[in-house]
Amino acid sequence: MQTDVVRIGTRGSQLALAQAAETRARLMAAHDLPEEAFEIVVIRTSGDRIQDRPLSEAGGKGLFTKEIEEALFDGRIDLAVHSSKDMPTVLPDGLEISAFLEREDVRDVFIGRSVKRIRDLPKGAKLGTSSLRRQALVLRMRPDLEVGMFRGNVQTRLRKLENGVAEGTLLALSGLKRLQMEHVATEIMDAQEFPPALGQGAICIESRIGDERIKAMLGPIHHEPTGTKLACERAFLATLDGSCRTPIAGEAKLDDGRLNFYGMILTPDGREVHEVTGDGAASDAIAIGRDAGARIRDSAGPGFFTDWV
Ligand SMILES: NCc1[nH]cc(CCC(=O)O)c1CC(=O)O
Repeated sequence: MQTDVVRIGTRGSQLALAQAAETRARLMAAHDLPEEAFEIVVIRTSGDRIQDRPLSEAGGKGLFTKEIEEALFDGRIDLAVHSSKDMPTVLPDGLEISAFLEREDVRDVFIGRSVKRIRDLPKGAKLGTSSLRRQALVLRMRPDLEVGMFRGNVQTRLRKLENGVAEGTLLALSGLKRLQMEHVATEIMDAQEFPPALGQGAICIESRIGDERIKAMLGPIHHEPTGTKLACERAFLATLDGSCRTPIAGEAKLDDGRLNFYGMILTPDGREVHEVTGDGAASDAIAIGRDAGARIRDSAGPGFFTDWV
């Protein structure tokens, strides 16, 4: 019987563990299975090990997925739970994203130490983030702020704030909600002014292509509208690929079978901003994302991706 246990691979951060537990709970409910039918296997990734520099410098995407994908290939795990935001647009041959769970709130939040809102920060105040997108968006609003590197899990970051290492930081509301910590947010950022990372708020599940047992398990927990939005967002990203040091933001929304996409690229100082919109039938999600990617590339011009990297 032991061999029937479904092994769920995940990183070991509290957020990752919460996401794995949520996936397990959905699988248990969908298939009327007990907790013992699943085993959560924690895998340490390079992204967890490297704490001293921005991930964009350490090689960017893939740092949170490589070791987990090796475990999928080895058969040590049967499925892997990821934050879609951390997933590269191209997966290794033999693996696929086989399900998306329903997307959480996509917005970012500000956590201020002594003020609640970014606009109330004193001139020149220090803000901690290691996300190039958040850096660019915040400098676009407040060019006077000093943005410094801030890595580590939510608890570490909050401790750094308490110790006065920075006056504030930015995090995904989805992650805080999954940790039942949304009360620490002091300002919820407007998704138009401060667009999220592509894929933010959506948990995805990766598995081996051709593993029919796992595919059948995941079918009932897949959330189709999230899958459609993410297909568009990932197509947009893939079109801009090769530029993982570019701040990129945006979101696909669904409204009655119509898909609306909004995308933005910025220079890291937030001074140059290019925007794009696209819309069409939900069934054309990938084409809408690709087309938006091609148009924003054109409007930014060939120098945009190379001038400041
Ligand atoms: N890079 C870390 C990471 N990957 C996904 C999330 C948020 C959770 C989500 O997107 O659902 C976070 C933390 C954060 O940005 O606050």
